[in-house]
Order: sequence, then C-alpha cells, then structure tokens
Amino acid sequence: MGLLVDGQWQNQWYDTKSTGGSFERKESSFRNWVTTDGSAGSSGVGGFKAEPNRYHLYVSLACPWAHRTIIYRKLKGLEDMISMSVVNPIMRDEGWTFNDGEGVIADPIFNATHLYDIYIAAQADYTGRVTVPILWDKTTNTIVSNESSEIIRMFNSAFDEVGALAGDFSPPELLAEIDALNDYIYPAINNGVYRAGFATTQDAYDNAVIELFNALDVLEVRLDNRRYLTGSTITEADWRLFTTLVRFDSVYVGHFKCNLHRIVDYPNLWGYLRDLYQVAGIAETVNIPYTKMHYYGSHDTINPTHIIPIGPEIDFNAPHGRELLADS
Ligand SMILES: N[C@@H](CCC(=O)N[C@@H](CS)C(=O)NCC(=O)O)C(=O)O
Repeated sequence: MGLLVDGQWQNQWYDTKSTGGSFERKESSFRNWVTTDGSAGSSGVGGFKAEPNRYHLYVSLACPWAHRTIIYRKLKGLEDMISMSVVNPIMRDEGWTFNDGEGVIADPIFNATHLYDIYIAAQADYTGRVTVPILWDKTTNTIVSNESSEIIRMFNSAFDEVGALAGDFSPPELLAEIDALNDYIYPAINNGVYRAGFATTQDAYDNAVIELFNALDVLEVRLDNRRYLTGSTITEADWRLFTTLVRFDSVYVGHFKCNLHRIVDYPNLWGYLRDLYQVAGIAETVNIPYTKMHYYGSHDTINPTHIIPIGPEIDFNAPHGRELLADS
C-alpha cells in the first residue's frame, strides 16, 4: 500500500496518527463526467461524450466501490462498449498491479505493470492515492473519473442513446430518497466496515462498529415490509448497499472485526442480499475467493501471516421468498 507524490511511488500505510486512530477516506481526484453530448457534468470539465469503445474501466473484483461500476456495466449492457481490466487481488508494497493471478485481466492500453502507471499517464506529477475504479478515456488519454459514485451515475444514463440497455436506477422521483439513503449508508456501513477494520485505537474501532450495527438494525426493520430500500424497485441505494453486504460474512466479520452479528443472522437483510445476488448477471460480478485473497493477503498490519480462512460456506442461491413483498 502506498501513494504517488509528484509522480513518484512511495510505500506507506494509511496515516491514522493525525486523526486519533480513525481511518478517514480521502476525496477522489478526477471528477469529470461522461455525458450524452460531451458537455461538462456537475463537476470537472467537458469533452467526454458517451461513445462506444471510447472508455476503459480499471477495477479490482475485491473492492466494493469498484464492484458498483462492474454491476452497472453489466446491468446496463455496457460490456461490449466499455472494455475492462482487472488488477491482481494482492495489493502490497507496490500497490495494485497487473501481475498474473486469479481473475487478472491485463491492461490492453499501456500493458502497465502497476496501476499507478495509469495515474502517471494521466498526470505525470500526480500526488495522491492510487485507487480503483478508474474510468479512462482512450480518445483524450486521460482519467475521466476515479469516483465510483459518479461513474455509476454516468453508466446509469449517459450511454442510453448509444445502445445501453433500458433501466434507470436513480429515477427523478426517487432521487431525494436515494441520496438520503446513500448519505446514511455510506459513512455507517460502506465506509463503516473500513473505519472498524483500519482503526488503530479501541475507541475508534468501538465507535465504528457500534454505528455500523445500529445502521444494520435500522435497515433490518426497514426491509421488513419493503422488498428493496425504497419499495418495490431496485435502485442505486440497493446496489451500493449490496457490495458491502455480499462481502460482509466472508471478510468484514473476521478480517475487519465487525463481528457483533453476521448478515445471515438478520432474516430480512439476508433474504434481501440473496434477492439482489440472484438478479440476472449479478452472480458473475461477485468473486468471493478473489475478494478474500485481497483483504486477508494485502493488509500486513491486520493479518501479517496472510493466511486466508477457509470459510464460511454461504449459499447465495438459496430461495429468498421476498417476491411476496413485491407490491408493497
Ligand atoms: N472514493 C473512491 C474510493 C475507492 C477506493 O478507496 N478504492 C480502494 C480499494 S477498495 C483502493 O483502491 N485503495 C487503494 C489505496 O487507498 O491506496 C471511490 O468510491 O471510487
């Protein structure tokens, strides 16, 4: 794990000293938007028109933020028009690499060895973390965005006029509710598991875990009479929650010490997780062995032996019965 400083790679672990043992995720650096006509989006500069075969996505199959973009690429039928590379699951001193291994799809553009090469290609003096996902523009040779929440909003609609599949996961009438759910779920749950796992003081860990499980309890009640978070249709809020829930019992319970309960202990959350997993195409976006290799194999400070636990056994394909809530 490390970062680039003026385009030079430096190997260092997250600094939690300056924040009293708490892990604070840094803002993403590239914030441009692909739009139907190439006009500027809500941040960044214009010039990124939605066109088939123009963009390339760099991901890790382990990363819950990158997973969002893989799901949207799949559900919106963008696989033939947006190419994709997958980094090696292990991320240690050199950061993410394209070394051969489980799930790896090499970089067809630069044949890069390291993911940081892509950041340097976009900006030779880049300073910052080297994260997935990255949306790369093959026409202007730069990074459009490295912010997953914005990449999925682009994938949701920008390519509709050039052949994407129908489907709007953030329709205008639900947008305020989706944004409110995201604002609640991101700090407490999506990033909450990381705040627990990367904490370096007992207090920081305790606070993160308590907030995490309080939020899961709230959602368990919410899903009692709603099939999905906003009701009877799947929205962006569901996909953003899904990528954390699907990793929870295999990784976050053990590796990040989020062990008050497992997702299989919550009847509604567990049924809901299976329901989303069983949506056509989604199972293909989930790779639990790769995901376990990443977390248990990469974080030296948390798991210095790199031993990967064998379990748990989880049957995401078991019937969930939640279609009975469809009209609520
Ligand atoms: N805000 C970013 C966060 C992405 C992120 O933190 N990705 C992690 C993997 S799960 C990463 O690449 N970390 C490498 C690092 O921090 O050095 C997004 O949502 O796109």
